[in-house]
Amino acid sequence: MAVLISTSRAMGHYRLRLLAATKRLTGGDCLGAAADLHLAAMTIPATYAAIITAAGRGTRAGEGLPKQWRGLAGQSVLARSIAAFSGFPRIVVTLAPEDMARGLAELAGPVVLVAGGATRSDSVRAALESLEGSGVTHVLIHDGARPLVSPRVIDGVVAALAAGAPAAAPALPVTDALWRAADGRVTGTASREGLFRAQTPQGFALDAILAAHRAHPEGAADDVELAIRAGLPVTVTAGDEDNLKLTWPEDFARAERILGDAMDIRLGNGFDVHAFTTGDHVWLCGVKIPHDKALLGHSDADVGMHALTDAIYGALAQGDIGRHFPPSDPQWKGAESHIFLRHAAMLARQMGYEISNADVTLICERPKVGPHAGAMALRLSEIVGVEPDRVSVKATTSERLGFTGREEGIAAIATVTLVKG
Ligand SMILES: Nc1ccn([C@@H]2O[C@H](COP(=O)(O)OP(=O)(O)OP(=O)(O)O)[C@@H](O)[C@H]2O)c(=O)n1
Ligand SMILES: C[C@](O)(CO)[C@H](O)COP(=O)(O)O
Repeated sequence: MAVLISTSRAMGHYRLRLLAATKRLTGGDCLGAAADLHLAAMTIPATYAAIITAAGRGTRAGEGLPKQWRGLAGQSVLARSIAAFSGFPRIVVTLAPEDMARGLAELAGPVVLVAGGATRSDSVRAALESLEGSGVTHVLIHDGARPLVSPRVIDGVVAALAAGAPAAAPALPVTDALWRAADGRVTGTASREGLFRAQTPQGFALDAILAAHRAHPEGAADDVELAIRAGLPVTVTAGDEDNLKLTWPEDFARAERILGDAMDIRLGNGFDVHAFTTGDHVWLCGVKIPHDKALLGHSDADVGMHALTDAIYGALAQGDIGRHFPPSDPQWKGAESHIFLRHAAMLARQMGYEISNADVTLICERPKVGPHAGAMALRLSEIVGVEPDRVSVKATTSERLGFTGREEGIAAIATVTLVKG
């Protein structure tokens, strides 16, 4: 299925600013010497198209939105990847069927959306097939999860194709020593001679790469691998250390650093109170403590967890628990409060922040918190996904003064630090 957003676009002028060093790669071997391509300026031919793959689920990147939809210095990852190819006359984006509505709403510009498949190869094949018979002669296939691709890297691939290569792709030579290891121990070494780290965009003559995909429906990690299986010679062009693929949660922080974002530190505070009612236990910071009363609330009334949740929302300037989980909504009646805290922590990550530390103070005469404080800090650290030594839970009485002193309820205050960059 192809969803056409728009067909009108001005033909972009695309300047080659580099002297691209190229090498020819066949069947994994690097052959031939570097050849400088001296190209002063060039327009992307009207028969070239870019395919941006974005139908994956980003499972390795952690909880939250699939990585291509997350924000990176104020713009979504996918929007950045697409923008890098804005000089191309035609851009096809593969999306998971369930992401189509988001794609239509969020992706600006003249892009065609194509439903991807179960694997990257399936998605690419669907995009290639959508271009069959369209007059497109060459495609550059790029991971939507590589938003920092530079014009220099794209130029290198285009230049190699324009010079007649049927296939070309950027890569970086392996510079570190290579080891084998098992169970945390080095068991041997391997030669790095002739090894390269593959990047995208990978460029091809459309007919050749479509035939390679059809001949190898079993798929592969990337399109160069399929091209090689089909016997196509592949030219290696200059890769770039900054052209990282966002794969793991920490890759986002690295990408933000590369984008030059200054470090952003945010503090948030939260305060909550719950009244006592009849019962035989209370939930405090995720730990069930036997008591001669219970805390009254719409949810499980975990006052400490609520204060911490609000501290995170506060640091993000994203309101409070009530905004995200309205007490008027019956589905949150009796809800376990870790649902709220997890949501706040996930929102922080989606907005590019790490939780640096959190500090919760419970204010009550009874139950005695001290014996449980360690378990509480551990539970909170598990829920927000930080090391236990970054979370503190402590308690104080109010010297028998006020509502906490009269044992009418428990209050909690929390402070959190969020760091981006
Ligand atoms: N069925 C798929 C799987 C992946 N991709 C895209 O291919 C690129 C590279 O794949 P990868 O980093 O493996 O992405 P995911 O499959 O999303 O990640 P993970 O394996 O962690 O789930 C990503 O832009 C991804 O969206 C795709 O279009 N269709
Ligand atoms: C295509 C690719 O980005 C080349 O490096 C890579 O093979 C795809 O990602 P994965 O992490 O191997 O799934």
